[in-house]
Amino acid sequence: MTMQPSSNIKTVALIGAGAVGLCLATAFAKAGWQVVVCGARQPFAQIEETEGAKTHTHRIRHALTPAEIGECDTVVLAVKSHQTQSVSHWLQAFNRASATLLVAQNGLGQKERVASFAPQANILPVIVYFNAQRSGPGKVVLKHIGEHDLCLPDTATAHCFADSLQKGNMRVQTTADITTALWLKLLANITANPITALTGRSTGVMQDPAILETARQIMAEAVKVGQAEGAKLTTQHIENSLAWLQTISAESITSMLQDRQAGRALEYGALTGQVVKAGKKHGIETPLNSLVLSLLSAIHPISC
Ligand SMILES: NC(=O)C1=CN([C@@H]2O[C@H](COP(=O)(O)OP(=O)(O)OC[C@H]3O[C@@H](n4cnc5c(N)ncnc54)[C@H](OP(=O)(O)O)[C@@H]3O)[C@@H](O)[C@H]2O)C=CC1
Ligand SMILES: CC(C)(CO)C(=O)C(=O)O
Repeated sequence: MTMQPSSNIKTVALIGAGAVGLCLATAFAKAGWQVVVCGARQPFAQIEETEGAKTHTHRIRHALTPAEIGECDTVVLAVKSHQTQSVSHWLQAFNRASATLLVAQNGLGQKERVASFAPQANILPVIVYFNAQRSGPGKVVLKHIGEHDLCLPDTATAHCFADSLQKGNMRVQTTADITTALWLKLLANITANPITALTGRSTGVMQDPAILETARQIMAEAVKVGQAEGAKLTTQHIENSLAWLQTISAESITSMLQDRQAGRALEYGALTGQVVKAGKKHGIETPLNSLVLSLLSAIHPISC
């Protein structure tokens, strides 16, 4: 019997085996990649992804140290942005020009955050549009929202990964203007995430007329700041984002509300925090975002 040379099978390393990481790893596994999970705090033998009535399972391998990863040049980083420093030893293991790090984190500053640990690697932000919630170690429930699941920069390298993710049933778009795409997704995350986390309500809260108007005003501040930062945002994007948020099934739980319910630190520094910070830099007032930021930091003061 002839053995398949192992180099024909591509491997993706997953740093952050949570809601989003498990879904992206599943997509790579469906496209024929091997998955190695880096430093999981609660090990599991396989990923179980449930989408509607269907559950897909994929066996994975664990690496307890960077030395155990083996031959691999592709990484999905899906820890919360404020947890990036805590996985720096894994990122440093990929600090080479041949490695690509797909950074699946909401908010802004993906490249800068990761480049401080792996400056030589190719760092690609991945914008995530789906909703996901972990139901146990290695187990995740995926819900699609709108027309696309992921958005990557329009580069030759990114297209290779987009193809695999698409084979793995993700609906992927690419964009030549990643700055605008990141700010556009941010409009949803500086409203739905804090509003659900602060009220303790699922995304159905975004259908409340008074909440909708508040969200519109929070987004309006961010559009001005985003424009000053080079994003080609218009007021129409506000209405598009509000309409998109209405399409999320009402019982969905945002990533920030998941953290609030679990008593974990909240990811606001890379979201609302970035709007307030960039607003100060440009002399643009952001009173609503500053209010939201102060309320979130009163729940849990440490987040970057
Ligand atoms: N969930 C969603 O619907 C969406 C989330 N996003 C974004 O995706 C990113 C990831 O979020 P999400 O998947 O929800 O987050 P989760 O909290 O579900 O997953 C993060 C994972 O990282 C692990 N982790 C954190 N620190 C370490 C460490 N030092 N060593 C090993 N593992 C670690 C956590 O492990 P442990 O459980 O042990 O803490 C957890 O499994 C965020 O930026 C979020 O905003 C974007 C769109 C949708
Ligand atoms: C769009 C949304 C709200 C989907 O869950 C999200 O990005 C998040 O939960 O962080």
